[in-house]
Amino acid sequence: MAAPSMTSWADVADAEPAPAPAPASDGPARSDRSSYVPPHLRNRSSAAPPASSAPPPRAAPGLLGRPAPGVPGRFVGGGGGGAAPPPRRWDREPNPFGNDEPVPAAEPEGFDEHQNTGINFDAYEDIPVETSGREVPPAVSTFAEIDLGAALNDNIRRCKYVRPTPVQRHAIPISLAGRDLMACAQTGSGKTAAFCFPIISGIMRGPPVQRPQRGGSRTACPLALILSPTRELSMQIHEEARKFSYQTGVRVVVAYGGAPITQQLRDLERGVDILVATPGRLVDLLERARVSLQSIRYLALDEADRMLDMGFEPQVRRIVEQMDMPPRGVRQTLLFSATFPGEIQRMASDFLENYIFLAVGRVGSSTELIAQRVEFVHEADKRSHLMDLLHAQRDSADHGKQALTLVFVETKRGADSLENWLCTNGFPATSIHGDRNQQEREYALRSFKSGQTPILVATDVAARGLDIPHVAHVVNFDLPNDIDDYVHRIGRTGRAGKSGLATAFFSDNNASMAKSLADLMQESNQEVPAWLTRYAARPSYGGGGGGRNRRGGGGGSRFGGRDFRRESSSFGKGGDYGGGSNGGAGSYGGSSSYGGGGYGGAGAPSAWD
Ligand SMILES: Nc1ncnc2c1ncn2[C@@H]1O[C@H](COP(=O)(O)OP(=O)(O)OP(=O)(O)O)[C@@H](O)[C@H]1O
Repeated sequence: MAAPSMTSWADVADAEPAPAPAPASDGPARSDRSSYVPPHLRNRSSAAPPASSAPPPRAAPGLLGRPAPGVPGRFVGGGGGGAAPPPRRWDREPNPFGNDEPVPAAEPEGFDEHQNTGINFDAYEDIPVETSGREVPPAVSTFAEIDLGAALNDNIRRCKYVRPTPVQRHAIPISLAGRDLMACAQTGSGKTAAFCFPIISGIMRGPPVQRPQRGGSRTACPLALILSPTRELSMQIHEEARKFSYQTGVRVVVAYGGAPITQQLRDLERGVDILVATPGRLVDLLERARVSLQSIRYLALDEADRMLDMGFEPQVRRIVEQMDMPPRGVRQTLLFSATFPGEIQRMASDFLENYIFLAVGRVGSSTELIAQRVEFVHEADKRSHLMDLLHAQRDSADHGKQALTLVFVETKRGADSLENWLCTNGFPATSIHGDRNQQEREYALRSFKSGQTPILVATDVAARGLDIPHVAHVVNFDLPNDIDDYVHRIGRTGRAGKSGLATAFFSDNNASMAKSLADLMQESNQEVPAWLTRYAARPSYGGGGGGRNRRGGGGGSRFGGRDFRRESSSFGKGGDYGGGSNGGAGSYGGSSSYGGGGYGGAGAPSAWD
């Protein structure tokens, strides 16, 4: 990957002298705050125009991420000669990569990226992609084609990302063009970077704005807000975003419940450009007037369908619509998930303006990289069956080492009880669920990741977004009641082009899931056991459209893989929403591609209707 010749303005000589060192951590944070200079102001001369407190108008499509016209020097490159630039505030930033290695050089032609990154890009080559919306910006094939700025490019190299994943190829140019986006792409396909890169780049290069001092000087006014449903996922996004924004001058802060608020307040007072948060803690901070959303330019919802389902929707609406956040059309809104049921798409469209819908892969489906097995197990036999699986796994492993195995159960009590039983029977296990305190949850996750306790028993709190390397096996000890939850759970393995295994224990209690499970497995080219097909065909067991799933709701397409606007009256008339697909007519809309109607074209009957 060739580094773009242009250098990010945020990356070059900072005209301002470095502020005084930060006081000790228990010192008054106010003095920190007074020295905080937002990234877009860090390179300004004193003759800069007066700052505005109003949110800036949306950049015209095509302008974000590119040098602002008429602002020469914005991207002043190195060179220039003369004295060495003064130290920058972020020169002292702790290195989130945990090493002091120099930035890896751009990779030579013919470089074996699979060996380097562990991502199997061949697995993504034929992936169907569908976009709809007006004037969709073209996709890119390499990071070099998009000028994200030198500092961000360095971090992409430090992450060892050689090529953008398919969702990144499409979503990054769309976001850089200033467009709202609803993006669906399979689990483990790199959605986090797809929304973080444009946000970081946009903040580095966006128009200068001085954040208002609303509610007193202790109110933090971030420029971007990333909401996610769980504490652990927020922490993970924060860690990733810190890597991506290392030495860009963009400051990322995280706020989530269950952890002492004082430290988070201190972090906020030191200045924040991107706030990653769970909704509950954010509402708390807003009510205390310690955060104002007045300056928000970017709003991203990760696991957007979860954020807008019954549990979270009221809180999210409150944050987005009833506080001081600039309205849609003024801010830029990015929604990402691996699943996007039609009814949730409709609800989500309230937050979006003239948006582009992007579907990468068989949306709502699972990647073929995950081998799915389903076994009929009576409730009473589940434990011994699990024991057999774990023994077999251990026996086939190198030096009898247990591979990382994530076991999903329905209830918190069930998680505790299974954890105890496994430990008693010689299998080192830990658990994560909502009744454990935050310290215990974090400890459990660390202990699992490190392999100290290679079995993690979890409720759905660990189903979404968590990127744990080397999870070899996901066991659905209890199947969820919703097929989308199943997709997210099994997506904890088989990530970033790697293969994985998922085993589901199916009992009589799961009869209503039979059809959706059989269909999903078929969509993902998995072998469906004959007994499951027979179960699925029984009208009372899902053959008649039963089972709790939200996929049919209005999307009219199987697995919610299509833009719900296509089904609505305005869509398609006079080419309103345009759209395209790289998979040809058969990819999404054909009658045969995905078996029995596949995704269902516009107007085609869907199995989920
Ligand atoms: N361009 C890239 N090259 C190599 N690896 C990448 C690239 N982009 C992302 N990754 C890696 O892929 C893994 C999965 O990424 P990420 O967690 O963003 O997936 P996701 O699509 O958000 O998954 P989920 O739907 O489960 O939330 C991460 O380990 C990430 O570092």
